Amino acid sequence: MDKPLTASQLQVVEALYEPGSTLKVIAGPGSGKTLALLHRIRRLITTKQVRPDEILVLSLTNKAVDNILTKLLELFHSVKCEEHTNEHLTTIVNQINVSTIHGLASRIVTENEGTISVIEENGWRGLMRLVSKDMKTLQKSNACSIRELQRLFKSYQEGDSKNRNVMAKIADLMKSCKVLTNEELIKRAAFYLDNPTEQCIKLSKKEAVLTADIKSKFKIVFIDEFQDIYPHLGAFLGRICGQKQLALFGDPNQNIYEFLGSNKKVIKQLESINTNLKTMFLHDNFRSTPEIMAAANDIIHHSDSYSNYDPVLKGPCGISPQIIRIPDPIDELEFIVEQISQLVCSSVKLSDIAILTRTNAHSESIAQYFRAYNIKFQKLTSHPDWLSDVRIQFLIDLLRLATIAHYEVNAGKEELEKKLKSDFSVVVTLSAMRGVSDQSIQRLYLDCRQKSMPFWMYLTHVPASRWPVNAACRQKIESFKVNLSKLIAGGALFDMNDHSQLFKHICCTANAFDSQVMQFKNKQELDTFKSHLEQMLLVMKYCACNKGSDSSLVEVFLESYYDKSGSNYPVDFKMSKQDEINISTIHSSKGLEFPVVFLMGTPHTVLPIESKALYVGMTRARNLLYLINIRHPKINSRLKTSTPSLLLNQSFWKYFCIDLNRPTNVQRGLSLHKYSMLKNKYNFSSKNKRSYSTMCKKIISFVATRYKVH
Ligand SMILES: Nc1ncnc2c1ncn2[C@@H]1O[C@H](COP(=O)(O)OP(=O)(O)OP(=O)(O)O)[C@@H](O)[C@H]1O
Repeated sequence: MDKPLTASQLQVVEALYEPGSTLKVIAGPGSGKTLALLHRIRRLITTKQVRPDEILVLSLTNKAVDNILTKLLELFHSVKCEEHTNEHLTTIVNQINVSTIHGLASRIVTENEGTISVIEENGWRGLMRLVSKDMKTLQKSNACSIRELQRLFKSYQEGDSKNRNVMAKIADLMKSCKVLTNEELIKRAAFYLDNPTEQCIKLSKKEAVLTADIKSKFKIVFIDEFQDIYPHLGAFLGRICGQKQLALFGDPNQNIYEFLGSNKKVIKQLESINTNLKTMFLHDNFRSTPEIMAAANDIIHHSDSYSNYDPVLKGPCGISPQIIRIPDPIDELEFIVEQISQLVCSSVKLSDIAILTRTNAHSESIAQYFRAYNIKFQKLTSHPDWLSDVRIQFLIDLLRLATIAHYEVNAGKEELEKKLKSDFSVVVTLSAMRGVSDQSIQRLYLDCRQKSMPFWMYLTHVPASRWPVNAACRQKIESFKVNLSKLIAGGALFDMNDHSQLFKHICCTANAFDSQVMQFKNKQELDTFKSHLEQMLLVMKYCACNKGSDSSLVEVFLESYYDKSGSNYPVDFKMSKQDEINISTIHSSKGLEFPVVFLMGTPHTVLPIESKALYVGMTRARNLLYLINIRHPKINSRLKTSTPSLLLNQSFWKYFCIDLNRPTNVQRGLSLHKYSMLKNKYNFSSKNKRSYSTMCKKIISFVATRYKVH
């Protein structure tokens, strides 16, 4: 963090703050764009050109936001300053608004409309159950996947007139339940920026502070990785950035979201917000070895003037990217663990390693393999993992339903009507119950619609004997209601201000529901759920510490969990990191770097990997890059023969340690000795190939227990 900046970085950092101007910084991977962005923020604050709370930094992924927040904190703390205590420096960083674009939109809509939610997997599943009969007729086949439903709904929103009736039914349902898709969220947020006070919240009686701040307080907006902005974000960003200084940081060669629509128009739109546009370039490369950069530059056709040269500032490491083809998927995984087991016997920590894939499904299959062998890993996702967990979504839906049930018992008529709009959580939680079939939910919901009643009111006011379902289902729903009433008994849920108490209460009660989502197939599933629960607890803790004394924790949590899900809470609130291998798609690894990267192609696809995705993946690596089963005209893969042991390459390990600022006491043959010792410890038998890979996994687990990540 205290590295001296180059002259071109300094130009970016020191450019004056001018309202109504745009600063566009274009630079290749590893050229220190992010570092320049962070230094610019610090300089603007320390020279008092703007206050921390006047700065808005936007990015597309939670991971990138986390990265910026963590590094900002490091940067502020790295410079000795007598004026400020450490605590004060943290407070300054926490005042800077760093957010994903969707997180910001969600906060704007929430403060203007009251609690909204963005539809997640569980929601689509619930919707699917409501419309499954109609979907079957549409599809003319029995099965329609949730993805297919999402796709059809998206095309309906874009004006496709096919399947109108069914899709309109879904849209109507979503509207009445205040649940939005991501695209709607962005549109709605743009609307409130245009009409700040009109709608402003008679409902929640709060002021739309953020909406107003965007118009009048924020002076400078940074957009990181601007090349990835996709079209539907254009209008929203246009409204945010007017009359401020706009700072765009990015690299057109790393645009890997072209499949979401051409973004050239959006970038032009952003550039035309201010008349005064200044473009700057950073040319140097601090990250990857010359060997890696030579291979990566070969992939991309550098036509732009800025990338005609990009001097690599590191010396050669002596090892070219390892290009390997292994047709069998199990052999492929075994090759990776074998390499990792050797690497960790040298100077590599598990957290130095990233395994990057083209698709989520491929990431998941590697994760499953690691899980089965107890190899520690974390999956990097653009959306936090815990929120995508259907069981967590079930708990959240249950809490939402509990608030409805609570208001039904305790609220006045007006408030009750407002709350009871949320049929959605009723449908979703009910449809997760065993013994409540799709048809029963459909019949019940139809009947309730005919009676023009909110669904929950229907279930509580219309006698069960009149429900159009069979006796067994009736009984299930009655016991569902009994369990729910335990959750809200005596107003306890709303009186809980302590996050661990609330957490325990919801987890224990959820257990009593006979729900099919809360079943676990194996221990791994249970462990994953536990780690997601920890994340949920952390967000609850944050809400508990920051809520006003007159608001209820459960409501504050429901209002803000989406926005606070991964990044938007103070940096020092995060859980300590473990030493774990990183598994990610190439898309989610954007902006990050790792000393060792395994870049995975898909062995059975004939289509080559897109050049830009390959370029982004390759340039995540600092020192060691494996290209496994990559199909691309510029990559000449060979069938895997035996790879020479890296463990003996003393000069490489010295280079590696110096690069990462680690002690360089790499003794000749020491890693190999350690590897042999561990092989003996785990009774390796050279005759049996599978025993070799089992041993590798044991070595990885053994080594992992000894490191703690700083
Ligand atoms: N002036 C400098 N001196 C030494 N190291 C630097 C300097 N500037 C940046 N670096 C280092 O180079 C690496 C890449 O920097 P950074 O992540 O900011 O690049 P980037 O341009 O944002 O890359 P990408 O486009 O891939 O996201 C980081 O490890 C950073 O600390």
